[in-house]
Amino acid sequence: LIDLIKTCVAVVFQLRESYGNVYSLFMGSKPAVVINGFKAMKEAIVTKSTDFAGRPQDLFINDVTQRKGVVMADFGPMWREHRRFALMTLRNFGLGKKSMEERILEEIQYIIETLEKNNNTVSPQVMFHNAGSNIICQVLFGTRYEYDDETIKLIVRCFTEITKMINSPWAMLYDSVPLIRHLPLPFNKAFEDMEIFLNIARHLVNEHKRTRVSGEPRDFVDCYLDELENRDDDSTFSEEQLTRITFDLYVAGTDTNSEDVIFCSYFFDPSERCQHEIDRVLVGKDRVTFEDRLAMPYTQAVIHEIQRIANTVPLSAFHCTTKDTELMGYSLPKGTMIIQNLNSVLREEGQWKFPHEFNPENFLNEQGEFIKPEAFMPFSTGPRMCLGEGLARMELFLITVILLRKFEFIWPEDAGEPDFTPVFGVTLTPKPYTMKVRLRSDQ
Ligand code: HEM
Repeated sequence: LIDLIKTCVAVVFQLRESYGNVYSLFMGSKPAVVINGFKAMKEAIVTKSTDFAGRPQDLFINDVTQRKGVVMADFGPMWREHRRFALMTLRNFGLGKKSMEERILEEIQYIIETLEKNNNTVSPQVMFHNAGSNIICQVLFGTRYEYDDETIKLIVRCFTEITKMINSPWAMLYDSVPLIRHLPLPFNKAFEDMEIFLNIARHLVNEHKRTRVSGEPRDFVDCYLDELENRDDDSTFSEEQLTRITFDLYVAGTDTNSEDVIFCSYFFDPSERCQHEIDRVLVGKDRVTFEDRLAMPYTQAVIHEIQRIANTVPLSAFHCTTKDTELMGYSLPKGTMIIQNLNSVLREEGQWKFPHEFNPENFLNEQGEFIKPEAFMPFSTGPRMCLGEGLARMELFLITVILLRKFEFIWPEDAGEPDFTPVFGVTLTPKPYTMKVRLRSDQ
């Protein structure tokens, strides 16, 4: 399966060499147009933004998500209202007394405890996956789970299996041969897993309904219930939509988390230079804040460069044209499936000083100040751009700085060369690996 997906992604990348920045291909039986390079991406996703802001509605994933939530919802009032609400709520002021930053800092304490306990080796992927999952659970449900909690294990199992199935040949078969959709075939597992997740979410929502105080939200679910109270009956807000949006935010917020990728970078040289910068800026301070990033241009550049190279969501989420439109002189009818090749922009010659190598200088000007080129779009761009960018940025910065300040991460001598071959899913992640960890001697 991984080989099949890997081949598809590789083919999308290579076809650009032969066919240019805009070309079409068939995904199973469905035609799609692939957009490559900054110029074409900007014309489509930014300049003609709403023309390209739909989502395909006739895929396996749409039946699994029932065209609800926000990620796969089509361009229209339901998507627009929920996107606006989620963005507002994820900004600090929407989440009650405890700020987003505090929620992240609390979870980092658990990471530190785990690292101190295991004062030897650690599997960054497992640990950071759990931490990412807990941060989003804190935001959504105001609760965190022990790393071996049965509920969290069940949630993770469900969504891992759903994403696996969405990327499998079974999904392609489901899309191409409608007649088989009611047969008892393996793709039904994704519908069952979705139901299990929704039942957990329904249970948590009911608990919130029992314990909430109207107008004093503790978390995302409370904010949504407040909103529901104030809306008319014909609004797009509903309890069903609440459970769907929690699924979307949970999946989008956990699977894309690239903290683990940061650890790959420790084999590149800059971690020591980051540590010097961090030590200098934080001298005499107990606590790191997100604000401190403004005084850490090099660390910021390293984090951004890791994201550029790691490129965790290489083909974004599929878009769809909302009306007949044009791109770079080609006519595209309404309903055309659109694939954004983000990788082609993140490594495009002419956009980067060092497009093909890992080099934080890509984000530094001659004065050593942090700059963000327009072609930096791992979160995509335009009206459908990732709505968790703020949360992801904060997590990446705080986790990197706090851990680098306290620990050294060492590749075990007996483990051979690190294998950077990425594993393809909806996202790209490095192959599983373990590292040695020890407290920094000078801390
Ligand atoms: C490093 C971490 C992340 C990366 C690289 C990433 C990347 C992306 C990308 C490429 C898209 C598709 C945008 C498009 O279709 O044009 C997306 C969509 C989305 N992401 Fe993220 N994401 C990250 C973290 C998060 C987090 C933490 C959350 C949740 C809080 C989140 C929530 C969403 C949602 C809800 C959408 C759908 C937006 C819409 O359709 O309007 N993401 N993300």
